[in-house]
Amino acid sequence: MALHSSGSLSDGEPTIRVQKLVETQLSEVPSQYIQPPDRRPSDTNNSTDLTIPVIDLFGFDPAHRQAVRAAIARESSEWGAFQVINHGIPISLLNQMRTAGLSFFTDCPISDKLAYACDPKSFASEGYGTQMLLDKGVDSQSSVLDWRDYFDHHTLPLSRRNPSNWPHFPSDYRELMEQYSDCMNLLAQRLLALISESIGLPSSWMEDAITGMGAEEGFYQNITVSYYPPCPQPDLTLGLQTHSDIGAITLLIQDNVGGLQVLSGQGDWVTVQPLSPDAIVVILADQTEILTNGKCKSAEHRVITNSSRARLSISAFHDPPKAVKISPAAELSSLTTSVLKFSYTRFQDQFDIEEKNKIFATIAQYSIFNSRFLPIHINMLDSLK
Ligand SMILES: O=C(O)CCC(=O)C(=O)O
Ligand SMILES: [Fe+2]
Repeated sequence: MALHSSGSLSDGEPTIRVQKLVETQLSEVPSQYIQPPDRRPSDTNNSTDLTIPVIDLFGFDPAHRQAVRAAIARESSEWGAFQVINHGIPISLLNQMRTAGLSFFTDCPISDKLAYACDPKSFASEGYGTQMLLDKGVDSQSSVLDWRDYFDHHTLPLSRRNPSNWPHFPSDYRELMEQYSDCMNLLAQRLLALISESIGLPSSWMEDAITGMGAEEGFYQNITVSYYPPCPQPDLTLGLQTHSDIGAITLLIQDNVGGLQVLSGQGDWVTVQPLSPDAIVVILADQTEILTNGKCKSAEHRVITNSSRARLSISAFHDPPKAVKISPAAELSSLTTSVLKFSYTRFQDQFDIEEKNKIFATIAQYSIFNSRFLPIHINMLDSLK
């Protein structure tokens, strides 16, 4: 069941934006946004003592490379998520992106925003939306809605990039997004080189494996600007439900509100503290866990809401092109165990929602049904360990 634009329940897709709902000054959230008890922030373990690690990249200075590699190796296996500083991306660009993203949500009339509405029926459609594709076949518990609106941009490869699909407001939005996309792409490449080295593989190994050796295309990159309006009942809701990212590596910036949480190895939810305006959050994703045969962890994360302040984040997802076959580095089987933990998957198949039952039956050992796009999270990686 989903919210209709009228706000009533229907079998249609949720088209009402959370920001619009909040404007009605509601004191209780509609039932579709209420999480089942075991998923509510108030009923899960929250740790106030832990923080996710911060890694100084020293501007990729070769003199510090060995120490940086060691830190990356440790935190990739322990957390699968960390913040980086001194990463080489100008802080002015990060600030301009936050300002432009926020301006679209707060200064643009709803009618202008709706001109960019994504198609809720089409998978990973570009544009302004509120709920990434809902699977009608799942149980009602799983179809709880996120307290979030977003704008998703198809940014790379260049053949997918069409800035005229992006907001025209503020006036520098499109140009900034192109610049930001290129900078994030470069940072993803540089981080993957460090990750490769940190597990004893040649620098280019991860990037080659993700993009398909020699492929001209490079990463599939999507950039999502997420806007989480204040919520009257933060204990009952989630801005974004628990999930791991489906691709290889996610680079994220946030404002100073806070709300992103990462699940620790001990099962506690740990808030990613807004550190400084130039910190970038690195979240390792499912394909990286597979490629490294489990040496790097795909971090489970979620977003909690609060009652007083809207929150903005910008995620740059770097995924394999659809036809690339992902399998663990053979070299790693001797380094870790005598057997590989995972066999292979083709990234393309994970997108084939209609066919998911067939996929689960035919892709040996590993498949994922990921809540970045779907409302429930079944992390097959966990069940295979
Ligand atoms: O808003 C955030 O901090 C997290 C966003 C996220 O996890 C996602 O879009 O996959
Ligand atoms: Fe995510």
